[in-house]
Amino acid sequence: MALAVAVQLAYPKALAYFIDNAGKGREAAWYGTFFLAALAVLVLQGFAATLRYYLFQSTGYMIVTSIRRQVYAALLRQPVAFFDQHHVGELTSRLAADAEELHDALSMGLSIALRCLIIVAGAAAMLLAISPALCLVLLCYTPLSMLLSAWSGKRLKARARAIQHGQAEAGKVAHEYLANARLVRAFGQYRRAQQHYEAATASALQTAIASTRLFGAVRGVSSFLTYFALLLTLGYGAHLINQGTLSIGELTAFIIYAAMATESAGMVNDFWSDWMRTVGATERLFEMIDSAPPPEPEAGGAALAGQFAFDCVSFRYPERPQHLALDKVDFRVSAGQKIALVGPSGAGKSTIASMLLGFYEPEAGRVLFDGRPCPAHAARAGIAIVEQEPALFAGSIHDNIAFALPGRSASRDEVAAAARLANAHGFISAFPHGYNTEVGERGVQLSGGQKQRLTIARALLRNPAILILDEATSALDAASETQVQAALERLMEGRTTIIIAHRFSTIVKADRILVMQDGRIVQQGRHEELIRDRSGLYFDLMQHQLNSGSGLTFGQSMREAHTLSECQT
Ligand SMILES: Nc1ncnc2c1ncn2[C@@H]1O[C@H](COP(=O)(O)OP(=O)(O)OP(=O)(O)O)[C@@H](O)[C@H]1O
Repeated sequence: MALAVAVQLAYPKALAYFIDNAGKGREAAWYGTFFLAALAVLVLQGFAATLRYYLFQSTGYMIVTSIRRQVYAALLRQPVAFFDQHHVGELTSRLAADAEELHDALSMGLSIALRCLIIVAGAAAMLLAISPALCLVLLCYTPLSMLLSAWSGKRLKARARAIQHGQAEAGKVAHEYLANARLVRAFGQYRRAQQHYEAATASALQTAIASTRLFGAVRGVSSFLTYFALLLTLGYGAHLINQGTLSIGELTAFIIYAAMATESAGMVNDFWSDWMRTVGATERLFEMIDSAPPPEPEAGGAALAGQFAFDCVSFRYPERPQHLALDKVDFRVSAGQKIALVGPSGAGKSTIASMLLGFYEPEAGRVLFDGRPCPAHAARAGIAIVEQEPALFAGSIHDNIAFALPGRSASRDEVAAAARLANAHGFISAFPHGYNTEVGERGVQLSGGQKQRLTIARALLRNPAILILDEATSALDAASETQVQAALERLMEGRTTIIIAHRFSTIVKADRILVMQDGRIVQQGRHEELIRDRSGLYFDLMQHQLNSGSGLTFGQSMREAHTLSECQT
């Protein structure tokens, strides 16, 4: 940069030298030498400019990639409650658009601004050397220009923040509808999705236009000031030539230096506005990095024996502080026990699972593992969860099952062994690419039963002491159901299991049933004990389940209705 700028600064001086000498009848050799010297300097400048561009751009890319990685890592470290408050679409938009904004400012913007600053300094020195008197004219211009940039910078920064926020909001909406593209198609909601996105982008667009208006006005005023200063210089310069204190070549050089200095100062000014905009736009990124908790230690720690307890645990979700999601929940589970959690919707069953996984901190009470408190990350190493809606990544079947093991990659044999136990090996082998078959985003290329068996295989590979099972409510066809049930039985063997149970058969087989209502455990015991209390919630729930047959296949309903009526009598 310094080299390119030095050459640029030498041009007007060389031009003045040429103008003042060319008129003096020089020989051809003088012109030849001048031309060759100028050519060499031009080549040097071209080389320097190429190098400058490469260094700034590539450094910009490296910095932005590094910031993106830091933001992503910070997002992954955020507590689960953070994701209750922030939409994934918003976060991905920040990761992409906000970071990109930074790249533009850091690469070309910073390069141009630094170059211009050096030019301003160099040109100022040359101007002073040529004519200090003429410099006085330019002196009036500088403070005005600085005032303008300070005034506009603050405003542009605030607007940039609003624009990025608007874009993140629009990102949310786009993510929502694109992630549910099938639902949008199925319900013919294309127009609504379109309108919603248009409305979400409208605020960012309006702020961007207002910001552009301000930016344009600032540029216009700044450009006027620059050229007005130049005009004054020209007039006063002509006066000095008439007095004989300045040559024509010197005035030419002075004007070029003045143009260089004022144009460069204008560009520094523009950069400052851009920089303020960028700072506004990217503030959230750095807040995210700064607010992230330190990384958790790699999974590991003492192996769990499988015993755990909720010791008078109370909890509220940060988003709903007025509502107690768990109210003095107190129970103990011995190693190897199967516990069924039942209760109406919103009773707090999933919240129990989240607390066990250490996703949230209790407001009061403790969650104990093997009789003592255990850091969440260490406890999680001994827990596996099979969710109601099978969660899969858009990768191969192998990768989805191997996801169970952090810190090491599972071998083909290990994955196949888990898949065999989960009744999944058969259908996987029938695919042309076997374990390398891509499952599509969230597993769209697989059936419901296949997805469930993959998540069971994943949990089996993890080999946890404690298993959390969120039983699927959607009924599969009888053949698929039998295979999934058999896989689950195998998975539960010898492990402490807590099941958010919806199926009658699961509930009656449990070693203990915890009946929940409004965040409290209102009844607990085995099925035969609980069903005797006709005024209890459990009896109600069972009756309701029997009448609606929810979560049961037809065959099961009939069998289980029979079992229940036997119990009732
Ligand atoms: N992330 C959250 N933020 C705020 N409130 C929540 C959150 N998750 C759940 N809740 C609230 O906490 C209460 C308990 O919810 P929870 O999901 O544990 O119920 P549940 O018994 O699992 O219900 P379901 O059987 O319908 O899944 C409900 O009132 C629910 O609205």
